[in-house]
Amino acid sequence: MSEPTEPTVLAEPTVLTEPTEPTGPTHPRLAVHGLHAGYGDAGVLHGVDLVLPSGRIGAVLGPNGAGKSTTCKTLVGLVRAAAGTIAVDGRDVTTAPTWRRARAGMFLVPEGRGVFPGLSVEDNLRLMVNRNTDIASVYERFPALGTRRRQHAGSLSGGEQQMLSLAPMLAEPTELLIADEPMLGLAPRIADQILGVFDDLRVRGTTILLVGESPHGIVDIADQVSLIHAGRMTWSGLASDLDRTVLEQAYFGPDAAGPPRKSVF
Ligand SMILES: Nc1ncnc2c1ncn2[C@@H]1O[C@H](COP(=O)(O)OP(=O)(O)OP(=O)(O)O)[C@@H](O)[C@H]1O
Repeated sequence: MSEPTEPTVLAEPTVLTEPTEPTGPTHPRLAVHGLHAGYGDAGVLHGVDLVLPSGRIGAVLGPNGAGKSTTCKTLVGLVRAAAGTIAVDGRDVTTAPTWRRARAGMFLVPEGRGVFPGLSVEDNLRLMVNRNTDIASVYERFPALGTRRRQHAGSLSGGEQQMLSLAPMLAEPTELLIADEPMLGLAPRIADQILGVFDDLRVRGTTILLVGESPHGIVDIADQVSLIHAGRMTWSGLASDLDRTVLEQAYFGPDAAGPPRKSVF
């Protein structure tokens, strides 16, 4: 993809409101305001805002180097927030250690799946899931993992590794799943299976943040979308309001209507 130019700010980030049911939760599951973070002196996030109500699937989309992975890592505490706030169900976790955020219900599937490549599928599962969890139920859901239980995780296909990385969620769903590039490199059939898992998890009460460069698949199941560029949200709104022009301008800048180029859409 060509180097993106500075994007037009297409709209003020919309603060998406809580569901209107009177019995709904008081606070959004995830509320991020003015988040700044980076590595050493290099600032990467310059005021990220994101509100994800309980039960929704949200997407954060943006080009290479926009700060998507840094956002994920800052949310779960792997990168320190230099300014701004992160709250889960109204509880401020901005400076909380990673284990406390995990206890608050946050679970990150990192880019690259986060499995132990030198360990067998079964050993990965034993490490990842609670010891009372029936691993057979994971194999039932993903038969491909069952037939490869003695194989090194590193020898699995990308899709099988993604299934393995989602196994703990399926066994014991947490309140908030953050998945960084979950669809990257997946064949269409496997991608559909993984999207099905996200749908299931939503039904089981998990709020989900899907982060990726390509909107393929992700926007089909997302309720809301935020577009990130150079460490800032340039557009946020309902997925149904996202059209091709908005996407192209967010990725390629105001001259998006120029000559044909390699497209991520
Ligand atoms: N550990 C690190 N140390 C220093 N700079 C980093 C580090 N990780 C990422 N960066 C820089 O931070 C910026 C944002 O990177 P980040 O990985 O968050 O982007 P991204 O949107 O996830 O892009 P990609 O899809 O390419 O991973 C980039 O300029 C990157 O080079």
